[in-house]
Amino acid sequence: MLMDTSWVTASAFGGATALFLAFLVARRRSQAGLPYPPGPKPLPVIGNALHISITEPWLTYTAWKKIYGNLIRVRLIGMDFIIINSEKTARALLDQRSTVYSSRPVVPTSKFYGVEWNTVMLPYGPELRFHRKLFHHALRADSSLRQREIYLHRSRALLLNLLKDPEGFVVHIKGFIAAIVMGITYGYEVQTENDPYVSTVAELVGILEKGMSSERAAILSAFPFLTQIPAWFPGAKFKRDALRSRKLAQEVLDVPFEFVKTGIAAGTASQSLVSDCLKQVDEGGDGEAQEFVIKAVAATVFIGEGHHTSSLHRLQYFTRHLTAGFETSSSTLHAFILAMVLYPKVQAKAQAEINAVIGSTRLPDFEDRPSLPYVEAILREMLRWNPALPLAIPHATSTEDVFDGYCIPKGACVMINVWAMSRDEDKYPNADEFRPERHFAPDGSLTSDSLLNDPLFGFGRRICPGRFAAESMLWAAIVSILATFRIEKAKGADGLEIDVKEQFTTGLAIHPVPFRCAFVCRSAQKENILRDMTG
Ligand code: HEM
Repeated sequence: MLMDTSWVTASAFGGATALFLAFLVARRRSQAGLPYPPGPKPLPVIGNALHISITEPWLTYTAWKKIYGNLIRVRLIGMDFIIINSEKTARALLDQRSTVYSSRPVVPTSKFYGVEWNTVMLPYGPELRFHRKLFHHALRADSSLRQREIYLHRSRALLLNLLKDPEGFVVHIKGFIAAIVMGITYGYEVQTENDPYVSTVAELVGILEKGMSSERAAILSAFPFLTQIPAWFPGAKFKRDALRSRKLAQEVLDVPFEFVKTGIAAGTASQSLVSDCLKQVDEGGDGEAQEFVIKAVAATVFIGEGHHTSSLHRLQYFTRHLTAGFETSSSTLHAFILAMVLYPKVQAKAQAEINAVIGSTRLPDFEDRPSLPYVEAILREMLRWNPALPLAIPHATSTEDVFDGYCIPKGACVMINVWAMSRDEDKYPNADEFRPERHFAPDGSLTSDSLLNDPLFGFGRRICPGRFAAESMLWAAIVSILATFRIEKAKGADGLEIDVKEQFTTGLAIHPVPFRCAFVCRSAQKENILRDMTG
């Protein structure tokens, strides 16, 4: 509870009044006299909240594509939402008019909880440009080439974990991503159990998930004085949580950063995003301010993950994406395992390709990648089949715009419906099916579509800066797993196969619903290679 019920009632009344006034204003046509994009008629105060699936809004928006088209306007909590359902429209707006479409919706509680520095939430401006410059420097394509050793090294560790404890595969996948993300960001080796940094991040995210809910944000925005009441005040747990969150956020910023600085001074630091960025510091500039940006950029990559859904999804959506690189990548790998269990013929075809190219006496590495087109097609297909962020991350307009005769209001929250794009039946017939063959041209070569340019990594000036790292680490993991294990349905105590369903969690970043499976080592030779690695 944010406060005693009387506070909440008063707040809710005030909030409702404000929303009603916002609704009256919103009913007007645009200043230019142009209509807004089509969409379902909003109800007073709550707008279209009741029309949208709470748990899977992308399905509602995809269904509306048939009725309203590729550009839809929705009203929610007193705000304009513009839904983009096609890649062509997204490119026309977010890529080609990026001066208008590169900001983010404001999250009023981010400062109160001490995470306003997170790149994902920054509005477009000089600070964001500086963050992006550092990201570009550390994560651009040729940096990802340098990091390949880390991806392979960590993939081998993942194989060993799967061999020793196949049941715990989800934990091992998360450990694999966490180790890579911490390795490329800080050159830090995550401890397999009870890593202090990972524990701090987990506690912080736990508070943020509750604290930055949309309902709480709406109340705190309507009554900002609530943020000033003392922490000891009865019912003010939210204030105590915020103080704790600010302390943890500071630790998340400082502790691993100081680890790198100490390593640099001692000459022991490995190459990492932070050590690279520190080399870029402008000696003549404000050193402290520059260091703060480096800390913020680094902490953005691995701040945590969220699991909750929200009735009014806009604000919690950001809590979920406070984590830039972690949840997206682990969700994608989890879905790969599911696809391999459900589509054994696809798995067998990939393994035949790997056998033919690599044989069985060694494990694959990046030099083999061009010779393994079917594995490449699996990578593309797993990102399409289960887009980890089905609504990407919302953009916001900085000025009013006119497109196709419609007015797009200033400050609108622009949602990219990646799900609709991945289910485009003209481009992907039987789109729900996992079929890597769809990524081959009739002459048998891979299509020219570039994964790095895929809608699932976003658009324009906010496109995912971690996409080079993501596609390389995911490739390293899937090719290593395919080369080593047959992934099968697990058997129950009665010896019968346990059924696995093609089901995903609802919520705004999607994961497969937990399922059991078996990892059977493909040969004694492979098992020996793995066991030799431990020795
Ligand atoms: C499968 C893996 C991944 C997927 C699907 C993914 C997807 C996305 C998407 C859709 C966005 C928003 C783009 C937009 O607003 O138009 C984004 C932003 C971002 N991603 Fe990723 N991402 C992945 C992995 C990573 C990794 C590994 C990192 C870092 C190492 C990373 C760092 C970031 C950052 C910092 C942003 C915020 C950029 C900004 O707001 O300007 N991502 N990502």
